[in-house]
Amino acid sequence: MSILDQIIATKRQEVAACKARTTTAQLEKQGFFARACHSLSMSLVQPASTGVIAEFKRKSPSKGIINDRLGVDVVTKGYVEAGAACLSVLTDEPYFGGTYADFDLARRTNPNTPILRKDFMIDEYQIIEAKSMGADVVLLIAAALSPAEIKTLGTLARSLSMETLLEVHDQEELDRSLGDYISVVGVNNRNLKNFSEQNVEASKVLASKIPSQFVKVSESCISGPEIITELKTYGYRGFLIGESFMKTENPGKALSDFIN
Ligand SMILES: O=P(O)(O)OC[C@@H](O)[C@@H](O)c1c[nH]c2ccccc12
Repeated sequence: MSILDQIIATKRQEVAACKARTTTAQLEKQGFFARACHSLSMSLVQPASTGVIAEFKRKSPSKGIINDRLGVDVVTKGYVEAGAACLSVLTDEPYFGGTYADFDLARRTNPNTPILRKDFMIDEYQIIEAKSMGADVVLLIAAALSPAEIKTLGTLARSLSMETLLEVHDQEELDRSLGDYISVVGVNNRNLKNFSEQNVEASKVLASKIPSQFVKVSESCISGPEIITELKTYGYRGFLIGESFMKTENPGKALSDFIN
């Protein structure tokens, strides 16, 4: 079983437990469900945008603990002050150490910045949950979903005025997953089936295959500012970065050093 298969199996159990605790009717009455969303795609195409989607990530299956010392409020505030175009906050606890409380604190600390709910979305329940948490964007991972599932989840997210970030790693995933329910296309440089890659080759290979109406985001393994400069020449407008910032004592300053 690949790591991704294990994560998805755990996620199915977790979603079943959440459904048993809170109904979607309850979710729709609570939290930020009625809140208007911020647009990731609009934020990325602003001429002055840094394009950086800055992630709060405590640990990962491939790297183990990255940073378990800093709080989500301090880190995300630092990211926004340094010019992040969007925040990404993990809500998967078993594999990435993220929590719903992290997302809530990030939302309350940064009311004016788009936030991506970073999790493995496999069920419509999680889309409704994301909206009630105050998410602006949800992640749809092609490696974990069929085309029909992407359509169902994407259409529901868009009907709730959220945007969708489709994550692909190769051309086959891209070709089978696009649709008008996708807002932004992200190329994950890391292969989620084995967490192997350490470079941004996948983004370079796929750049010209992504139809021009989609804003392009490069995800993972962005280790220095020179990589952003290079990816911009391939047409990328967004850069999803976690570890390079989180491994430092001051992630906001690390972001600032990347873009200045
Ligand atoms: O820490 P990095 O290499 O900068 O990567 C950030 C982000 O792209 C990565 O955390 C990620 C991309 N897709 C995901 C899907 C689930 C969990 C995590 C991810």
